[in-house]
Amino acid sequence: MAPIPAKALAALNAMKAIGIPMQTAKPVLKNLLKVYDNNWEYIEAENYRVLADAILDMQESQAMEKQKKISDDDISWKGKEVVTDEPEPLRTRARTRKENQHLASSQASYDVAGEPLQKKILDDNISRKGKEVVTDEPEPLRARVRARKEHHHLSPSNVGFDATNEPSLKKPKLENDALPDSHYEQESEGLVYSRNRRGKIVISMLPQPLFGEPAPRNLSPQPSSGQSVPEAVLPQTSNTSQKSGQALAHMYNRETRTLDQADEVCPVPAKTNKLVISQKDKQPVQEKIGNPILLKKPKDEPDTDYLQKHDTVSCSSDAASPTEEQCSYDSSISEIPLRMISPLQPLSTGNIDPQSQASHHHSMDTSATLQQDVNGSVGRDGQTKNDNGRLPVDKCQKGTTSKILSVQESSSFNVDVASSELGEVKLSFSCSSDQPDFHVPNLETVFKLVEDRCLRSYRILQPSFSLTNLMKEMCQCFLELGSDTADDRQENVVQIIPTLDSLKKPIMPGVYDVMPPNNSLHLTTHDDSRALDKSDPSCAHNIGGNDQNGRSMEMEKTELPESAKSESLSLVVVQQPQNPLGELRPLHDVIDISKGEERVKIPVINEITSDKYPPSFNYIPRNIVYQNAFVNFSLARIGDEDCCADCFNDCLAAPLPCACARETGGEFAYTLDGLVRKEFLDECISMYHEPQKHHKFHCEDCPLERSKSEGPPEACKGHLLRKFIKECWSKCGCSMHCGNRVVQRGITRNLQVYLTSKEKGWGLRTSEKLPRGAFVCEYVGEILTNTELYDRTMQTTGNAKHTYPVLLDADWGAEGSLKDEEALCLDATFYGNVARFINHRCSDANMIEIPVEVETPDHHYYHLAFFTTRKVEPFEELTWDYGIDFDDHDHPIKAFKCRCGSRLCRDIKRHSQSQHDTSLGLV
Ligand SMILES: C[S@@+](CC[C@H](N)C(=O)[O-])C[C@H]1O[C@@H](n2cnc3c(N)ncnc32)[C@H](O)[C@@H]1O
Repeated sequence: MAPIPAKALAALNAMKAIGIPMQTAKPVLKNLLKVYDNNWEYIEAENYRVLADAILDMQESQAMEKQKKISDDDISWKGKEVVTDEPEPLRTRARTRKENQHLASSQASYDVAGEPLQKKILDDNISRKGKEVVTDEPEPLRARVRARKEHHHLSPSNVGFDATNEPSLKKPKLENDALPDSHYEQESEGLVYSRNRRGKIVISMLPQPLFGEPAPRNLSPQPSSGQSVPEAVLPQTSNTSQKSGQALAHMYNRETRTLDQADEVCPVPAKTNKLVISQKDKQPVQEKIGNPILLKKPKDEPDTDYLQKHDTVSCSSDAASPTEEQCSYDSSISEIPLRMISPLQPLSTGNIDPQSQASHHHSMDTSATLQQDVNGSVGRDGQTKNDNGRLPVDKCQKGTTSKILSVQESSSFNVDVASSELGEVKLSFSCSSDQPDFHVPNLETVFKLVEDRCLRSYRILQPSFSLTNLMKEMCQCFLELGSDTADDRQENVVQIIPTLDSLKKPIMPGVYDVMPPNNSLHLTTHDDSRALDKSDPSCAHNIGGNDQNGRSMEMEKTELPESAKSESLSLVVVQQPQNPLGELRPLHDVIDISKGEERVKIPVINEITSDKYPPSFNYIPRNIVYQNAFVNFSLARIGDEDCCADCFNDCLAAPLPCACARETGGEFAYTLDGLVRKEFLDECISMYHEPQKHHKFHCEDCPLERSKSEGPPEACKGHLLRKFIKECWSKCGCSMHCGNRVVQRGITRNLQVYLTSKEKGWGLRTSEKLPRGAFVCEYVGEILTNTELYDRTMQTTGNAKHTYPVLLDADWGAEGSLKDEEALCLDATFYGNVARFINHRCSDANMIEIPVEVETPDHHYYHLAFFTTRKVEPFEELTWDYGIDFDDHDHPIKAFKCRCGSRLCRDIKRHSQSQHDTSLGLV
């Protein structure tokens, strides 16, 4: 067997790392290589995102196909069908493509020989397949290619795939398949999913206790006066889905049990807005009953005795005209009703007029569903819509008030919320399809698809992400917010971070909720969704400690029951903090400190203590001018000699280096693998190790010295003239995937901010193996003039600790005398990225900072990018040499006592001196 090429192996390994077996990934990779003409750039981009997408698409299609097959087999009554080979999602995508074709086709793609690539591929396919325009490429891949192409056409500035060289493939011939209608109800972890003939889908969600047993109030709603509600006896079981459904289970059980017995289909009165399909009879009953909403298929529950005795719904077996009159409903034992309002009603929360409640009490009990489908075609029987096409706000059962809320997201998707004051809440999603051939997919498959999409589209990178948990979270948030008093909500609450169960599971153990100093942390539990406060001794304990600045702080954490911890959800509610400059200090998201600003999530890991967290700052992925710094990004300033306007696609793949390689001696600084070339890196490293060998220049009028306003400026202490990397930019003709664009694509490696064990505070580490010369991140912060930095430092001396600011002085020597606004530095103290956590290591740090020119041809402003100086193992700390002169006591930023641990530590002298002084009693 031929060995797998290294690139292919890397791709397969990357897939393996996210749980995709090699044998699954291999054929897809092969296909992709074919589609992309063996251009690895696309495949490797974004950690093989295209490949992962294609595999997921393939799996999705297979699952759909399987489901469709099951459906087909299941429906014994189906008539003649026109079935295509192509699975449903593909057909749907093809339709979308058809609609968007003008976009895709408006982009000409050419191969190296200048032949339109799109045409070439099509021709190839046509010749292979005869007249029919069909490609060998699996549909999902083509869809993905097109989607990317369209995306880029619409937003060319996006970092993504090159729109100019991707094959755009003609859409396959579409066929309508006329699947018979089917009615399914599925349940998964408290979610009920159903669909009617016209494609209306209803997903109902039972609020799910997230940890421990549900609160008693949810288990057995108390009867309001005049009511006699038998107490529901529900089984105590460890099954999550059973537990989670208990809040409303009595209602469902009651109804479904009856319907089981009746073995019929009928509309169910107002409380559930559902219609039940008989388990035994899978007749297409909706043919007979119009357009009802379906109720989940009942599950046998152990508490059947109770339900059998107390069921109050009975349905006529004649489903020909399923009006509420055909069902009798015993109002005398009805539970507290849930209100379901029309999705078209405005988003509101309110109490129902008691008079209206009283007067409509009876009709409420016997009324039919309140839910309206998205087309307004289903309403409460006998009820007319108001002028807006909305269902009138309905009345509530006497003695109860119900909160009602509805969110209309779009014309085809609705979220309905029904709640009673007893804390029962029902959230339903409904959506409609106008596809005549719509069939009901398996709920598990739907979840899988959504999860896959979330993983792909929303930068949720945890493969353990689960939609069910997301929905649980939604329920929980609803309950949390619904339980807060208005005052609670407004008082000093700056941010609420729901930490999803699944996302909370750290990549490494020890991810803690992180928050800034002097704020209160409240963790709430599902069964008591109050934000727990300090004054409640039953639920809080002090885990206070000292913050970074030595100030004492307190946090209150809820003691969660052991059983609850694994499934707990936490909301972190904090007081709005202020930094020394009076600016807002946001809370960190421990799942991703970048708050989604980077292409990868960067978690915060604390494996050491529970009372420390990184100092608060505003995460920014790119530098921002603070005030006076002169940073001029303009196309007009880039001469033709400073860009490669004639280049195409990937400059590194071109036979000759383009103009952009001139800065680095006619050879690009990067290799085809995106690493800094060895010779270039060696030279940069040697500059740091042996600065005396390299040119150091001394300004006549040093902006740094000048910025120190006190006294006459001192003589320049010298600046190292450093080597620059120049990347291609907007004025260049190449694509965003050009190998000479590395830093501008941002962080792609998996990094973690973590608490170091060596008294250096927080640090940065990689969670993956890094090769030598790999780009890690750039130092991002506020762009300040040196005067601004000096002033800032003076203002905050003694109080706030600055991170170590960096001078952008790499080319000062070539610039002559610099004006104040041209002599710049970066300060990441208040605004910065992960680089602000990189600790110093003397001399043998595993990263080096290299100046990178991207947007500006002059070198007043540039990017400072960190590259590895050697291979770095997973979970090794990433360090760089700040270049500190530990003997320079005049430096505006006081040097710290170095604990880098390097045998080359430049602070060792000082250490030994201080030890010596101590032993002599001098200090
Ligand atoms: C850019 S910050 C690095 C992140 C910092 N450790 C934190 O917790 O935010 C620089 C500060 O980290 C600390 N630090 C960095 N390297 C260190 C070292 N080798 N030894 C001791 N402290 C260090 C010093 O307090 C320094 O002022």
